[in-house]
Amino acid sequence: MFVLRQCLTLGTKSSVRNFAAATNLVNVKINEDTGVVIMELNKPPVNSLNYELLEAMHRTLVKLENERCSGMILTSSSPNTFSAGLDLLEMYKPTVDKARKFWGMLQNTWIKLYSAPYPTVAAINGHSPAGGCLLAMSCEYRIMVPKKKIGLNETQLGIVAPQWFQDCMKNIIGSRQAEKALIAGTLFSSEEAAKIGLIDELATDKEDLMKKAHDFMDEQLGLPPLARSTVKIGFRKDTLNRLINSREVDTKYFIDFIFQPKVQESLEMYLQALKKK
Ligand SMILES: CCCCCCCCCC/C=C/CC(=O)SCCNC(=O)CCNC(=O)[C@H](O)C(C)(C)COP(=O)(O)OP(=O)(O)OC[C@H]1O[C@@H](n2cnc3c(N)ncnc32)[C@H](O)[C@@H]1OP(=O)(O)O
Repeated sequence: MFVLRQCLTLGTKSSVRNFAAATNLVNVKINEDTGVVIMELNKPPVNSLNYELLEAMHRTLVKLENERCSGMILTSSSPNTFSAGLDLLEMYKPTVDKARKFWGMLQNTWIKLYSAPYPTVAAINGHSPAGGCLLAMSCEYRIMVPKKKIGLNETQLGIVAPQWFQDCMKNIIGSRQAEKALIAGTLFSSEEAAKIGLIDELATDKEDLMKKAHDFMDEQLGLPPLARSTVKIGFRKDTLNRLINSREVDTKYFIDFIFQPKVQESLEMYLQALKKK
């Protein structure tokens, strides 16, 4: 039976209340029989990743690991968008302190998600540009509904996908395809993404998406968990360590980059264009 809880707890009823009071940016459903969790991003309209949403995700991921959840399906409550990527307002005219805090939380969240010992599936129920694509790529398996867009489109916006975003893509579709996609800032249709292996499976609709995500999870739950997670971390450790060992440098790149007047101009124009749509 599924029990809906906001911002996860596997603990007592009173701690459920505490977490629910803290945020409703992330809905968490736990299958109490299997220990599989559905984490649903819930920041309308497009799940743009601001500090608060990242913090809610990070807190949930820490809890999942501590409570030894058996698997996690990441999806969103939005009808059209998985995640619109980083919240552009976090990068538009912030203070240095705010930008630093934001970037640190993005790094924390990515490290937790990418290194999660339990199986992770992205059930991509809508568009997934830039940071949204990063979230999906950080899961082990990706299933997507038809006719939506996914990719690292940063170049198109006059910004640059950080090295660890690029590494994630390279690890999935290979160096040549990733280089082409990153230089061009390609947003792939779901169907194109399936062809190049950026996503693993296409679903017909949200119901089929969740069914396929559970099927994948069932397969993974049949494997010895320690062997499974050891192989996973073996594959991911170089990519993880590359960021872990250079977090400060990475943050400095981010800060130096976004405070350039030209970058701020591009962000302003892009934000205006989005509003005018
Ligand atoms: C050595 C060099 C080192 C470099 C160092 C690093 C440099 C910096 C790295 C920065 C990395 C950034 C990664 C990112 O994730 S950037 C974000 C990129 N995201 C996008 O391009 C997506 C933009 N959004 C869309 O394309 C569409 O919104 C959508 C997701 C396709 C959904 O379309 P839909 O029609 O349903 O919705 P609307 O477009 O009408 O949007 C609804 C409202 O939401 C606002 N919105 C949308 N996206 C964002 C966003 N990412 N941030 C903030 N706000 C967003 C939009 O303006 C609408 O607002 P309104 O209702 O007030 O009009």
